Amino acid sequence: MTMTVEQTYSNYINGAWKTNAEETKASLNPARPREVVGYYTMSGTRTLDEAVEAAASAKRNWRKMAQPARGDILYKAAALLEKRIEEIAETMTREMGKTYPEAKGETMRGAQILRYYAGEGMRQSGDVIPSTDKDALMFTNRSPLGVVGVITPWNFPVAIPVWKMAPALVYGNTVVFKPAQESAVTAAKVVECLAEAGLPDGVLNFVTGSGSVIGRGLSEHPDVNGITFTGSEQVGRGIGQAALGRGAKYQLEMGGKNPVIVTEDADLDTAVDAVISGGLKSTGQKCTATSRVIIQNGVYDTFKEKLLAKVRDIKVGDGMKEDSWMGPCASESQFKSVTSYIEKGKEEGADLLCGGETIPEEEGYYVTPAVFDNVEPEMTIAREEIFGPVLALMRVETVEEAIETANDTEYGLSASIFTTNIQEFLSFMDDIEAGLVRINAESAGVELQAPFGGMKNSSSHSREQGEAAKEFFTSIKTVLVK
Ligand SMILES: NC(=O)C1=CN([C@@H]2O[C@H](COP(=O)(O)OP(=O)(O)OC[C@H]3O[C@@H](n4cnc5c(N)ncnc54)[C@H](OP(=O)(O)O)[C@@H]3O)[C@@H](O)[C@H]2O)C=CC1
Ligand SMILES: O=C(O)CCC(=O)C(=O)O
Repeated sequence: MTMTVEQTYSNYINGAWKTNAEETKASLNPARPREVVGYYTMSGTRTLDEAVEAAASAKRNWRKMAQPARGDILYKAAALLEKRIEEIAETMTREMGKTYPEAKGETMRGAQILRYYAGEGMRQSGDVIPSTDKDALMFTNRSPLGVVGVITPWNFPVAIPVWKMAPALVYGNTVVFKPAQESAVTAAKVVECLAEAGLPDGVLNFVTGSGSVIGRGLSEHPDVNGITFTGSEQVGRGIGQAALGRGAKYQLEMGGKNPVIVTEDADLDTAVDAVISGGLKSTGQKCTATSRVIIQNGVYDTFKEKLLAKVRDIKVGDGMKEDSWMGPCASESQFKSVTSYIEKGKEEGADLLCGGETIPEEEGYYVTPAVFDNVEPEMTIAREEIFGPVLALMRVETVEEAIETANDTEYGLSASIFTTNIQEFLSFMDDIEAGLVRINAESAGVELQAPFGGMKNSSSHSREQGEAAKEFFTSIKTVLVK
């Protein structure tokens, strides 16, 4: 039984769902590409202007509201999201393909993120700092940025928008949210929960449409004071430049080419399970997904055999089916991109040990998990973010060489090592160029209360989530009273 009713979503502006005067587009199920999940609006810049204007008009009153009162609204939104967990998770699975248990887990995580930031409403917002003047009191306080533009991808359609919007809102900003087209219907349901929780008119505005019109328009809009983005590096750079050019604050979370090192001191069974989970859950479509597996020579063949035995058993299918472990790629363009990387891997001389099989596109954008052997550092599949179920195995002699190979990338989001040797763990922690450093744990999966972000080209050197969110979504005022 499906709970997702095929509905048309318009934009949510100034506290109302607009009647649709603009063209709509169907959001399709990647498991059955002819099946429509719902419709969303292809908005134009006039609609965007209306949304930004609503957010700008609402920002003073929202900023003036007591922070705990803003937090209370987020608590209500968490309860509403949780109440609709099954329906929203099903929409997510049908819209972008991840399995239903993963979609449910993500929706639950959305509720937990909302509660975490709701709690922020009651936490301190500044510090008292000793002044050199004995008669003065000096302290910091925080102000919201104003209007924040939120531009999100399709791979975490609930968690990413929520981990950007919840802190933006609780710290007193108003929001214009532009979701990815591939997950616009799921995003609309998240907005419904926030709206129903009682946000005043104009505090949250939702505008769907293409990235090149609405996303770009948001990043260039003179009345948008901050932009937070997750997605591809190329788009992120453009957004960063547009924001910098007009003096707006920005934060970018972009790609990864995340390595996992397996040393001769590793527990191989644990490492195999972590590589499978980190590399192939969500069909490898996570910026933290394991992409390169760098293995010390002494355990290379044993690790490879153990990995292959389990990868060959993975059941690929419609994410709504109970026995599917991995769903399809999220869209036709992801499917085409992943399959072309697999072809490139073969052309450049890597050995495809298993997977990479497809079925006719009209029957679903399925690709079975692919494992490549003998991958060399200069090959395309060792360098570019694939964002699909593809693992590249690379052989090294020493742990030093493993760390050097792991760092041989323009990205630096997440990196893991599997070892029981404390010296290896210490060298890895010190020398690895990554924002998320994981020891005996998979590369993917982030905790909502911890800072998240990468080094090098993975991020704009900022962090989001946890305490770090406050740094982005507020400005510090240093106050001296005498
Ligand atoms: N770091 C991550 O978590 C993610 C990384 N990626 C990487 O990006 C690749 C392509 O995925 P894709 O979905 O196209 O990612 P994009 O970076 O194109 O999309 C992310 C968001 O940005 C919007 N956008 C697109 N163009 C612009 C623009 N010019 N200005 C402002 N916003 C814009 C998109 O809108 P629209 O709805 O039109 O797409 C979407 O909302 C993936 O294969 C993967 O490698 C993708 C998603 C997440
Ligand atoms: O690994 C995770 O849970 C989050 C990954 C992520 O943020 C992303 O893929 O965009």
